[in-house]
Amino acid sequence: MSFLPSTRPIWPHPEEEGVVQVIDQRLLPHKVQILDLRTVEDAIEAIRTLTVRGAPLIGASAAWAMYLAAFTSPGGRAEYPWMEDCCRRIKEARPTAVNLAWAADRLMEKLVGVPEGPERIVAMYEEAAAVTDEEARRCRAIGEHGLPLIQEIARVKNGAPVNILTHCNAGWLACVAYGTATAPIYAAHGAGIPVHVWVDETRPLNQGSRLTAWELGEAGVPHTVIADNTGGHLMQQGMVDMVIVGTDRTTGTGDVANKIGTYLKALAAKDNGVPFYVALPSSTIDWELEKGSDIPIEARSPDEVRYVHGMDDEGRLTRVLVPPAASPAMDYAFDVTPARLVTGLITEKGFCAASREGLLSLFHEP
Ligand SMILES: CSC[C@@H](O)[C@@H](O)C(=O)COP(=O)(O)O
Repeated sequence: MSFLPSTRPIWPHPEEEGVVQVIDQRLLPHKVQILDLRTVEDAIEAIRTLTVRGAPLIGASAAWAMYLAAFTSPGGRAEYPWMEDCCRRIKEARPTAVNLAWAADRLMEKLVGVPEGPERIVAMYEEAAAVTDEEARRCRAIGEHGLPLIQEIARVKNGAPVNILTHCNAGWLACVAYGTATAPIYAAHGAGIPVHVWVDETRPLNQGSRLTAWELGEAGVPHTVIADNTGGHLMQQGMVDMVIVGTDRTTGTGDVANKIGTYLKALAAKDNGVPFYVALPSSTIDWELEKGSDIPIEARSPDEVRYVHGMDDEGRLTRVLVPPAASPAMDYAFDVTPARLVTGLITEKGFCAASREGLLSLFHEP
């Protein structure tokens, strides 16, 4: 995977303590802009506005937000009441990706036994760096475990490209490094297997056409951007060999919440006998939930549906209103795909069935 960018979407400022830097994903692919986060509010705002997004990166951002909480705490003491309040506010930034609470709680637990003061700031820094590095390693392992699934199809196709459909952006921008859904794709491409990716544009915020297409293009992976409703037709025509998507929360029973529209792709895949895989790090598993219908689904501003953002011919970032100004709109950000529609889960520990038994064959329930 040597062709992948060494840049990560989040990192501590190399020269200034108490500053975390992120790539502003709202402006990609038209503009690469780096933002400095200095306070917990900065970090919460970055998560809320999708400046940083994607489940594993939301978790890493929550971890760095806890470091900023400690650094900016009164007297630099990182006392419990202050840290607890910051942790609660960070966890409220977005509801669906479980990584947010997982990471914030992990850093809160790290405070136990560390004396108030500078040592707590150091502890928060080290734990945030650990969360970030671990997600990168998990994604790399997901790539290794997903590679055989692509290799098997490539063998049958005898040199013809393997057509993989993906939805939203579950690439390195969303995951610190490699991505979840894209990790097996990068691994296959790196191994010389011909792959071609159908990239769902992923309305309303176009994480597919803006971010996944940009990532794949930078890595030299052949791809084609398609309108969200095209996948079913392509599957009927035999033009999709497999679907790989990410997930923001996976129940202990294997139901998966992912970007709105994922469920429809899973239904179309089932109807056409196309394997539908979900790639995830263990930080995305919510062992406490039995049913996907219990996953909180984020509702965002209707303006995200009403306006389309892009770059005009003069290179200016702009937005245009599409529906009649008076028409109401609704913006659910995620949907749930039941485990019965999922061919299997690709995790950092290996491949398994989308079920409690499957997950327990790889992981211990915490
Ligand atoms: C990166 S793993 C899967 C998901 O986080 C991804 O597919 C997704 O739905 C991201 O949604 P977003 O609203 O952009 O945070």
